[in-house]
Amino acid sequence: MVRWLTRIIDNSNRAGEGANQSFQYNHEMSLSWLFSFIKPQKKAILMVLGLSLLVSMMVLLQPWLTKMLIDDGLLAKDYSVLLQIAGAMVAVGILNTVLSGFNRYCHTRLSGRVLFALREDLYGHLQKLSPAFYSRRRIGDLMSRLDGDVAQIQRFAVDALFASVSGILGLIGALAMMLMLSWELTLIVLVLVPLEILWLRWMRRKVERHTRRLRERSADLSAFLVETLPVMKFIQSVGQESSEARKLKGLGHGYLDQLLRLQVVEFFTQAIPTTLVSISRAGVFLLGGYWVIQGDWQLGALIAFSTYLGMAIGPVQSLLGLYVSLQRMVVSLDRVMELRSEPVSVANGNEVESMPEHVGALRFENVSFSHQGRTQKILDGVTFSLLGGKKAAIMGASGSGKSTLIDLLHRHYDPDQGAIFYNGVDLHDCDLSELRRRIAVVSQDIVLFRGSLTDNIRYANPSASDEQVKAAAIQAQLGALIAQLPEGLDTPLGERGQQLSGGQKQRIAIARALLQQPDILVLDEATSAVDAETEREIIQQVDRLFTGRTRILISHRASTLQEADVYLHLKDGRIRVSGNNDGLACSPGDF
Ligand SMILES: Nc1ncnc2c1ncn2[C@@H]1O[C@H](COP(=O)(O)OP(=O)(O)OP(=O)(O)O)[C@@H](O)[C@H]1O
Repeated sequence: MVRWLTRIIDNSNRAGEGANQSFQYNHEMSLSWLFSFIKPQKKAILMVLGLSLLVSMMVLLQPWLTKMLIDDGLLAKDYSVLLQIAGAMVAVGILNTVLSGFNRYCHTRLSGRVLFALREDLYGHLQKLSPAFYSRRRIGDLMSRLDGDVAQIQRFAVDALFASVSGILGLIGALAMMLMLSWELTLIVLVLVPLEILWLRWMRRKVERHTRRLRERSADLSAFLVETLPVMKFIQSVGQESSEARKLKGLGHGYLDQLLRLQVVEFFTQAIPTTLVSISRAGVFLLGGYWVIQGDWQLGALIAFSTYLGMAIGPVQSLLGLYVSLQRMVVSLDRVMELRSEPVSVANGNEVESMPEHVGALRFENVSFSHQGRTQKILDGVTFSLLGGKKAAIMGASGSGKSTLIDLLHRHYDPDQGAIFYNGVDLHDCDLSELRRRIAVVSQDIVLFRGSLTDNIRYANPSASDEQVKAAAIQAQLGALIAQLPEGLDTPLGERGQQLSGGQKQRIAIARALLQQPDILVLDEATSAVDAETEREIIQQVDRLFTGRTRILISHRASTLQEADVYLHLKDGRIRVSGNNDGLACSPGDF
């Protein structure tokens, strides 16, 4: 199946060479990835296929019953036959309705399972990608791929599978019935199929090109909304509402324009086959009607034949239409595979669990790093050691690389050169989630989610009890805020905590880190938004609670950095170490 589809796609892409295609992936690999989500659903698929077969048989029975009703009941003037056939029609109708309803339910459940499995896999991959990836990509575009493109693939993978199976079943059944009624008329219909295939082969490249552009326009729209809605306050403050409204209007026009173009292309793609069908239907009525007038054929047979013709045309058209939707799916599959193939730059290790807790010793050994797309080295041969349980202050001008150093420690990036050791173990060998549990970072960008204050504090340690959450909140100086909130710790914070002050958000982040009970606590400008008095109290609390554990403070305020054991001065990618020598270790052997 995968090979067969790959051949169809690759043939069509060869025909489409020269088209503006941004990404081309190995389609066999992409389809194998896709089918890995369908394979586990084998039982459900067989069930739906079985039900589709039964429904198709019920549908095929109806015209035959009509033929018998006309020829053996009405025209033969036999009322008892009429009654029996009418009863059979009702029974077949009811059975058909029940089976169709059950089939639709099973189909929706199967479709949903495949859709969510695809999306979860892609989301799981995105969870492993570094901040460098997210700084390059538009969130709206990622959303459009996770949402629209994944749904498009699922629609093809599941719906097309059933459409083709039930189409083939319906077609075979209808053709068999037509052949039984008149092979000459059946031939008239069959002549048209190759013509329709030729037409669709010619149109598919256009469909693919326009679909790709429409998906891109849709991503532009999502990106615009995702970027502007969260910063509406700023847009209002600088009076740019009308300019943003104009941008939205432009994007809307661009989308509609492309949608209409695709509609026109799809209209012509479908219109020619539809016209050919009308011609064949007229031919059948002219010839079949002539036979009925001559007395060579029965009226019921002509009516049944034309009904079966309608039934055969439907599947032919939907099978040919599938060819077009395959092109749409390929566009989405390429867009999704582009994300799925994004390399995970930080590989997982597994050693950290065997190390003793609460040591928190660090060593940077000749570490150099530059951000992707930047030529300048942010860190250039940085070497220093920090004994566990000490308090270090990192100082340096804005942009000197302080946060980057912490990102390397948290393995959001890996050094271009050199190595970082945690308790004597190279970070490459550490289990990532365990490493990040043991090193808590409270950064300048505070992340708050919808949910209560408790939910937010508990985020990094979901198993913490209510008492532990409360204690962490009090230690982070949140007592006054809790007293103000109508439901205390259970008060919902709203979208991204917009109703809170900068200092309150920082204290929630500190409470979250305290609850995590890390070996190393990093406060990266974490108290910049609180007043000097509160900051002093928070730092004192942290020093008290984390006595014996490593603390790293980054701040532009001298008062925050007072009483550190070690001072690390970052300048021009180099580090200068000063301070109390007790905090320094000379080599990994000293840990
Ligand atoms: N994802 C990124 N891609 C490219 N460059 C980056 C990225 N993140 C940071 N930089 C650059 O790296 C340099 C160091 O940034 P970093 O945030 O580490 O500085 P910092 O010392 O923490 O600054 P501040 O005190 O202002 O917070 C800056 O020049 C910044 O522009």
